[in-house]
Amino acid sequence: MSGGSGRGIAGALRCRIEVARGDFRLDARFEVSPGEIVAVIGPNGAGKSTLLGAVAGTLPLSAGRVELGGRTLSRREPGSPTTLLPRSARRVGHLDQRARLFPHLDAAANIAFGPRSQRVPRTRAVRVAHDWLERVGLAGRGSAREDELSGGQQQRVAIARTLAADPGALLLDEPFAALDVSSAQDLRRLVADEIRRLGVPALLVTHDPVDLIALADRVLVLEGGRIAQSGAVAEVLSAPATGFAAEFAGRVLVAGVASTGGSLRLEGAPVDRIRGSGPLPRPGLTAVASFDPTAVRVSSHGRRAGEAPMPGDRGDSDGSSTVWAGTVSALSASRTGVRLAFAEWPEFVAEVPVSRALDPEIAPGSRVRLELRAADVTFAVPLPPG
Ligand SMILES: Nc1ncnc2c1ncn2[C@@H]1O[C@H](COP(=O)(O)OP(=O)(O)OP(=O)(O)O)[C@@H](O)[C@H]1O
Repeated sequence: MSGGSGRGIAGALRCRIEVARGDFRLDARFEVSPGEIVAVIGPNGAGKSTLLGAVAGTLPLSAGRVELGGRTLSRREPGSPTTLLPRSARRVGHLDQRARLFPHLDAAANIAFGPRSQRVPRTRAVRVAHDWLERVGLAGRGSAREDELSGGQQQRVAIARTLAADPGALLLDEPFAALDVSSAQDLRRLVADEIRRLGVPALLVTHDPVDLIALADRVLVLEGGRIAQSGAVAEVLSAPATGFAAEFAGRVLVAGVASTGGSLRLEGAPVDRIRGSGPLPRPGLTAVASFDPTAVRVSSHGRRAGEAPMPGDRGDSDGSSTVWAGTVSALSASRTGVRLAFAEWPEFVAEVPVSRALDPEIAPGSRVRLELRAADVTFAVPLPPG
């Protein structure tokens, strides 16, 4: 039995989705298990809202199928009748940034709305609403209306209202983005606990790394309407395969070609190859390496640009690290320190603490020794397009 009106229909969400919107094409296949939270991240315009709309059934499929617990919610395939179950039968719950409570109803009536529209008798629906109020930390506030509740409290009611309607799947579209840090933290825990307790599959669109870390089991990286990378959260954040995923994870990404001996061959860089760990494809195939820019060891080279070369200038890569020389071209502020850019390698960035950036030895124009340990570099293989 679920925690809503008691007609739980938990099962896996299986999607094969093609949607055309003007020139834009979304083409994605994925599955979400009962009780699993899968985050969807991607740059603006990547198709995240389109994906949610297609799963919810509010945007028509050009082709494909959305299946929940073995029931087909929508389908459009050659040779098969086009299917779109009515909204009430799809049972897909939705939460976004704004609570959007019914202003003319109090909190309890907002929560009872779903069970009531599923013909649950009034006394039972009221009991369900009060159980949910207690579960979301609002016991005794059932008669409060929207304008008597804080933003965090309204979102608690919205969570209760969505879950009390006994959804078979949940779509979460940045539901914590408008909340203060402490309310967001509480509500993340509440939502995660309820999703796992009820065993509903959930898709979470977010731009916030904390949502991934605190909530999600897996992540899909959506770019240009396609899934560019997918995997466990820790795996994608520690070995991102695309520039967007790397930026999201706070890592620097460099592209190259797989080489022998656990290294990536680079073009247009002051080092021939970079050492690292993780999966590499067959030698000769495209792969990427990423690293935390604070892991780069920046030390004084002791000489100005243009002076005679020394070992390391050309780039040495032994089994445990890659060492080369670079000319600092610019300093810029980051959230946690100061980023250094280099004249010889525009893709590459190192980061040092603010106090370290005061050192004249790393001022723009300085020649510095750079070292990156193989243990701090992870490889990944981007999914081929199409
Ligand atoms: N109403 C529309 N009509 C036609 N094309 C649209 C419409 N809405 C969005 N698109 C196109 O669909 C693509 C995907 O948009 P979508 O809103 O799904 O992206 P998103 O990843 O959710 O972006 P954001 O992070 O900015 O919300 C966009 O490139 C846009 O050009």
